[in-house]
Amino acid sequence: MPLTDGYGRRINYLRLSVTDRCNLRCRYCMPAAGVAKLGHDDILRYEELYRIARAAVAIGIEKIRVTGGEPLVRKGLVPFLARLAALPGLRQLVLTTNGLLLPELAADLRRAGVQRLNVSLDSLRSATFRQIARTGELQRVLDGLAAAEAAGFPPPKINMVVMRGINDDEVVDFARLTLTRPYQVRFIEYMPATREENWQALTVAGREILARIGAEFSLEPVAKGELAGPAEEFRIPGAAGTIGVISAVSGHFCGDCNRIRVTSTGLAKGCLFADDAFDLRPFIAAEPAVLEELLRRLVGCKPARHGLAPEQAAHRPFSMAKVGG
Ligand SMILES: Nc1nc2c(ncn2[C@@H]2O[C@H](COP(=O)(O)OP(=O)(O)OP(=O)(O)O)[C@@H](O)[C@H]2O)c(=O)[nH]1
Ligand SMILES: C[S@@+](CC[C@H](N)C(=O)[O-])C[C@H]1O[C@@H](n2cnc3c(N)ncnc32)[C@H](O)[C@@H]1O
Ligand code: SF4
Ligand code: SF4
Repeated sequence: MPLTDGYGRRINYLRLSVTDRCNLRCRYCMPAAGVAKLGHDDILRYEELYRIARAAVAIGIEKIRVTGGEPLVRKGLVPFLARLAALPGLRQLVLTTNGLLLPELAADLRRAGVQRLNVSLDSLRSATFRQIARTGELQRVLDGLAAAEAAGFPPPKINMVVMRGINDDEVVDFARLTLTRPYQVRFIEYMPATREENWQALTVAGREILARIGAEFSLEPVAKGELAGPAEEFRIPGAAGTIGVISAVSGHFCGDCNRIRVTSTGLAKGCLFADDAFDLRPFIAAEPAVLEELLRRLVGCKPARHGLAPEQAAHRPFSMAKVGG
């Protein structure tokens, strides 16, 4: 039976975070000093993450997105992914990464059964890339995209968090990429997860992003896939790729929300911006039915929407790296 929440929304997507660590320090995601490091005992073992994933699939989850922090920095990830890929009933295993380690890992990820990659890339200029990520090399991400293609992955979705005065002048350049590359380039409204001072000045509304691209190119709407995420999709006629807009703050898409989250410490969240979470850890060793029931309850308690509004943010500040984005 399909899994539905209290608002009749079909819930079929789990975002599973395998680590809070990262090899970048993106300014929209964490403070310059990074997030307080958790000890190895705080992070769930792979066997524990597997049990949670299995319970989720047993109650009706069909798509798992592995995320982080940076998922590729966790040792032993590839065999874990291969186990997830083999879960009966799971239709899609996908992963979100900053791309830095794809040159080494893309082929192994593909062999393990990962079906698709989303790669975060906020600038096509080295200096701006550094300004946002605070460390790392743009060229590594570009090499990572090439490695993913060579490994046989379908064209990735490219996630660009648009920030006014920082990289918003690259929106048209990113859209232009889709003319020749089969990527789905997604423009994401900057979300005030950390409640950075004056965050409203950074967020560029999805409407404005589309208007800027629309001043240069015409855009036609594209129908969304069945297990699709939150992006509204378009294509420049004749282009190889497509354009997506994730209006996380303004035209929120919560009415179509299809997901739950579990963090690398075993906290299950019904909403990205929910302050409360269920701690699954004490129940992981119990009968599978116990975890299944807890996850069903989490789905039953999902809020209708986040509490963000253009003029205010009501949540406690958090790092996306700790929750998985
Ligand atoms: N507000 C909000 N933002 C989300 C949610 N899910 C993902 N995002 C944001 O959307 C952006 C892209 O996330 P991805 O990890 O690529 O996942 P996705 O958009 O669900 O991916 P697809 O399933 O491939 O469409 C990130 O900035 C996420 O933080 C959500 O449920 N609510
Ligand atoms: C938390 S990251 C984890 C996966 C991986 N490290 C990466 O960056 O792709 C998941 C997604 O969240 C996005 N994200 C993080 N903080 C954000 C913010 N404040 N607003 C919008 N998107 C954000 C990132 O750009 C990335 O696409
Ligand atoms: S957005 Fe991803 S790559 Fe950037 S700091 Fe957060 S977890 Fe790391
Ligand atoms: S903000 Fe919360 S309710 Fe809205 S789409 Fe994201 S997880 Fe779902």
